[in-house]
Amino acid sequence: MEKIRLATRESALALWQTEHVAARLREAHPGLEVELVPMTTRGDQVLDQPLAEIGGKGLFLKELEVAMLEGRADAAVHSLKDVPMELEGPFELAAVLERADPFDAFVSNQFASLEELPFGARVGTSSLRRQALLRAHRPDLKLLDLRGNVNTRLAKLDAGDYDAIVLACAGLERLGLGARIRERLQAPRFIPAAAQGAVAVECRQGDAATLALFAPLDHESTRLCTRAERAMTRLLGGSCRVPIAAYATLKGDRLSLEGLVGDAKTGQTVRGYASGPVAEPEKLGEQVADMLVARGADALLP
Ligand SMILES: NCc1[nH]cc(CCC(=O)O)c1CC(=O)O
Repeated sequence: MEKIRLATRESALALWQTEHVAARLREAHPGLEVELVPMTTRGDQVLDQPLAEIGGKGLFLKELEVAMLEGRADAAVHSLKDVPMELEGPFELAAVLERADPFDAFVSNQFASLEELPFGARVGTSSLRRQALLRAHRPDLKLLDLRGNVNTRLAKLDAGDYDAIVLACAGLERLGLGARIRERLQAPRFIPAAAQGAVAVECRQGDAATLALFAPLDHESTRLCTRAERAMTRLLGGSCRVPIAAYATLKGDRLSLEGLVGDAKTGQTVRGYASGPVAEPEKLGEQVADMLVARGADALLP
């Protein structure tokens, strides 16, 4: 293959991530021509309705997948967090790149940490997981919706619509906005969404030439951790309708996984933790999912 076309969304973050993949590809295959094919998805256009109601996270993939099926692109670059737990149709993940900071960021112009927020402060996030975790730690906060890309969210904070907002550290850092992070909300207190901070490449299932090109970009430890996180989330019926958090780490030949199911309205949370052999990430995901259900998570699930 002399040339490869990468489908991408048009947001600044998506373009950064795709340029990053392109640079890694050129490095691995000197002489390879890499072209970006930017496109808008329905998920980018519909900003006024809850994502869960207009079709969920798959909305950010559809147009990119159609481009691959029609031969207008060979692969698509995504935040793995936005990729449905079950890829639909004839697609597979060609690579999962090394994960950046997986945690959420507390961003505010006046307050240095979640703890320092005054009683009843206004915090912006539309993520049900972030809402549930914020409620669990600070039941007094006023949680307000906040959609749009990273720069839009920061502009709304700066305009005074919120006292603080919460978004992914990885997105801020990739856009050169790491200085806006006041506090990193780390595990086990604040558990991220499955695969947060990881970039993935999707291609047509069985497309051997494309799979071979991306193989050198795959990061084994990130792939293993995100397999466990995504398996747990999938088994709990994961979608953006329910707050589900999953965070795995790898030490030596053991994978550890922390899971959480919450209620965005009440801040009630159920937690689970287990570790297992590196060879069986899906089994570990299943173990923690079972543990969460045994501890009452099913009452919070649809
Ligand atoms: N939901 C949108 C989204 N998808 C991926 C990221 C950040 C980058 C990443 O997690 O890899 C973001 C923004 C955010 O959650 O603040």
